[in-house]
Amino acid sequence: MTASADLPRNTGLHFDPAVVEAVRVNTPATLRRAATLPGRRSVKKEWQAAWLARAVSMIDLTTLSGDDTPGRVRRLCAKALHPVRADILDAIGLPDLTTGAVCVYHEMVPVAVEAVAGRIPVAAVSTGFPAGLTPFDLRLREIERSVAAGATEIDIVISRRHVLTGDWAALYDETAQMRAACGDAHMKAILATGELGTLKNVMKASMICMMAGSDFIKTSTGKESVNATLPVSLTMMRAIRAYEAASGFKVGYKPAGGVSKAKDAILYLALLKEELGDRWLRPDLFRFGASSLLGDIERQLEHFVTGRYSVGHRHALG
Ligand SMILES: O=C[C@H](O)COP(=O)(O)O
Repeated sequence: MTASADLPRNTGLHFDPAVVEAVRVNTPATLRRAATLPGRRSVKKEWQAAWLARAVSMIDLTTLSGDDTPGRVRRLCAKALHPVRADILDAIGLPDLTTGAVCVYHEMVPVAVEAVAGRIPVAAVSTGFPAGLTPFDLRLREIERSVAAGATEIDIVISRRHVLTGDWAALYDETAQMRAACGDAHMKAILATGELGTLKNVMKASMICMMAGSDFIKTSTGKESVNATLPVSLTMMRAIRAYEAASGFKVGYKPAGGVSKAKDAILYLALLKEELGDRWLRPDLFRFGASSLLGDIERQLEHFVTGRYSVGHRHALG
């Protein structure tokens, strides 16, 4: 994920409480629209494998467990570099397909960096993941240590209490300091949306994190009881659109946690295309944070090349 001519890095905006005050979310309409998403229109058959391959290229293949070992991380990295059987990749004409990145705890960064050998980025969850309740100075040091160890993407967690108490200035300051600690590494701000109470809070927190310079906004750690959902995704994508209108910067989106089926991946991509447009359908502006999605996509691609494909979605993408 590097800044390019058509994608200048988000440098943020000054804190402006008026932006937060102006946030409006029509929750019933958002829920209604999300509910209509599964089951409209058809993906054209000739496009299905291409869309699943696209989804693979945008996965942050993740292991975030207390019992992670170097061996497990090496296997994860091997899978990220060869995500689908070679004969299937040859059949769909994408022999060099990889996932977007691997995502690991700080302690596993050196192992992952060595294993991927520069072919794909290593993302680290830093800042006291998943609760983000370690001392603030240690959270900043953790970011610096992860970057020094070779992570080029840092997934930070926000302090949920700043959202729940409406302390938007504190959320802005905290996020801006984390962004500064990232240096050249790109920062994904995890909102832990399942703990923020309302879609309005999700929208406000999204705006603040983008104003503070986040390169991506991400739904969840995967450890909350509710992780990525379509209504939350709709809300965060609309925040990204509003932020682009205000600042000119395109910010990336990462749904994470519980996205494990190929048909769900298709739904997210359909929503992304409709809400933000084709430019977001690339790894520099979209990622799935997922540990098991790749397995289902691989099965569907296998069925596709053997003529037994049936992912069960009905969205038009191509
Ligand atoms: O950010 C990634 C998530 O922790 C992965 O969650 P998952 O194991 O439910 O796919």
